[in-house]
Amino acid sequence: MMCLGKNWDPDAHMYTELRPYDNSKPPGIPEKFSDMVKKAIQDSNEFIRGKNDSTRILRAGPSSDEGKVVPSMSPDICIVKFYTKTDRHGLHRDKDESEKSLEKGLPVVSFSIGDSAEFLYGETRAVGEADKVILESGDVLIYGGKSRLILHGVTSILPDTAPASLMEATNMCLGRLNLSFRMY
Ligand SMILES: O=C(O)CCC(=O)C(=O)O
Ligand SMILES: [Fe+2]
Repeated sequence: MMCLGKNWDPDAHMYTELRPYDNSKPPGIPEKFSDMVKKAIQDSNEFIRGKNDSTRILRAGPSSDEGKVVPSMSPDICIVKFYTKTDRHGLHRDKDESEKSLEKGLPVVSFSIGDSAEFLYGETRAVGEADKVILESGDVLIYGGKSRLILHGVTSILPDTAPASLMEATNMCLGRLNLSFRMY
């Protein structure tokens, strides 16, 4: 795991400005990445609006977000994880961001690259009751608004499912890369 923006300590469940192992500030989030996050949020709102009568969409977040289901945000944290074919990530909630960010339901925007993953999400810790989706390379998963504190996790990596074109172009290691952006 590595972080951009702020450093996340998974054991202490907190963010710090400096990384404890070298006392350095993590690299910043490249502007291109922030633009991709904002575009993904915009696209998701347009997608939802297209599927709904816009007068029935609930308000979420500050007034400038009126009519949007997913509030906009400017990410200041990116957690980068690499999964080998045997790695998992147990059911958890992303709840270490600021109270204000969580209250507003500012979304987590998560990009998947490489091998596909079986991703579970639900309201309870009962794995059998959770919903499941396969996240493929290039998928963007967004959870914000009322779903911001949803339980979620990765139960398996599907080996050798990364697109051949990606592997040829990038020469990336076999496995799955996940970049999840948030705003503290
Ligand atoms: O790898 C994923 O898709 C999930 C990552 C995640 O839940 C997290 O970084 O908090
Ligand atoms: Fe998470």
